[in-house]
Amino acid sequence: MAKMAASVVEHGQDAFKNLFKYYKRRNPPPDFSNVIDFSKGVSTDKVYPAKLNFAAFSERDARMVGLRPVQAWRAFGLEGYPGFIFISNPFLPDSQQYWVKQCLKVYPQKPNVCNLDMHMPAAETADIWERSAELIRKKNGGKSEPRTLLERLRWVTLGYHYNWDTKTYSAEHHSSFPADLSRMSQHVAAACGFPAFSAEAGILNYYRSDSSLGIHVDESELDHTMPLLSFSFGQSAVFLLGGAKREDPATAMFTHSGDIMVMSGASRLLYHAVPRILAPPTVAPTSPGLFKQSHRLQQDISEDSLVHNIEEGDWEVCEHYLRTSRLNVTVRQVLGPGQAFPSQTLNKVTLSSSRGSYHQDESTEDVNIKTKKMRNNTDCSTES
Ligand SMILES: O=C(O)CCC(=O)C(=O)O
Ligand SMILES: [Fe+2]
Repeated sequence: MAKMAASVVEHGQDAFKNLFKYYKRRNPPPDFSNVIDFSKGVSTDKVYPAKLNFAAFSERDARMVGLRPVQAWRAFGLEGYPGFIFISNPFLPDSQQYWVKQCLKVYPQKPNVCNLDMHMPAAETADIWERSAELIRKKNGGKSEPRTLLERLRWVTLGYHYNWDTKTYSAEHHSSFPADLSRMSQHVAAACGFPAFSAEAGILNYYRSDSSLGIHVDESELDHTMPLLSFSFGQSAVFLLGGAKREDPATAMFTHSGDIMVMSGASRLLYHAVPRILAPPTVAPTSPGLFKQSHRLQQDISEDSLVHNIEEGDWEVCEHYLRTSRLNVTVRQVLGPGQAFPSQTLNKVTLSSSRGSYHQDESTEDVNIKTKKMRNNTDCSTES
């Protein structure tokens, strides 16, 4: 294992699994020097500039969702992964804070679904933010302080709610997809050549400093011609991108706050994983620019802008939470144009194949048996 850093692309049946374990390891810590860092631009011969559609939407439309004009984005491709596009933080200064606040305060609200619903009465998960905000503000970092509901949040689903047991989506289990996130996703997809993309399902992952996400492929969507979009906020992480088979070797890259990954075309169904969050005390690149003194949006905000300044008190909670956490939002189109869900029986038989319950580790403290059972199916995500 010690040799891993010298040759990141290990071959052999357990290549991906070994790489996952290597970057997850705490003691001794891994060597991060071979992890691709797109914030440094074309830093290796595996990285090349990606072509975007500059005319996909106007500068004003971009600003309305907190994005820079497409011409200003730094987008990259990765040798050997056609259809994979990495956009290095295209957000306007400070506008990430709006999206962070949405992920922590707004999207966990009902009727959206979260991990806490699996083992708590609905009345208790109806107001996660309200029950947590004051307590988080008062925290002073002591280890014995009980964790708030917000700190126990692991995932939230939006739109067509992903069913972790059957690994399917269904027409019956659906709530309206947030308009702001839908608009932002459409813009990103259009810039990457998918103007018809429609945001229909979202999975939000809430990572603490010791969380990881096991090796998996996102194939439950019925339409794979549309891209999968992934937005990261907060602490940086190591992301592993593998091949079409679980055993294929993987490439390690950092994701920093504000980064967007687009998995499309031949890369839409590649295996991937998040072995490590780089929250303190790990000595590794941090996410610059997120924890500025001022959280006021620097650009003029027009009245119809979706992204607006957030209240000081709200940001205080978000900032506290993000000191040791990472948020990831994946946005998916589930159905192709004119496509409908097959009947339920057919749906189960044809789709429950290999996605697996890959989602993150949860400390035993807040796992009930049902959730734990689900997670026991995971590959690497339950290993420590
Ligand atoms: O957290 C990430 O970067 C990846 C999330 C992911 O792969 C998923 O939700 O399917
Ligand atoms: Fe995924």
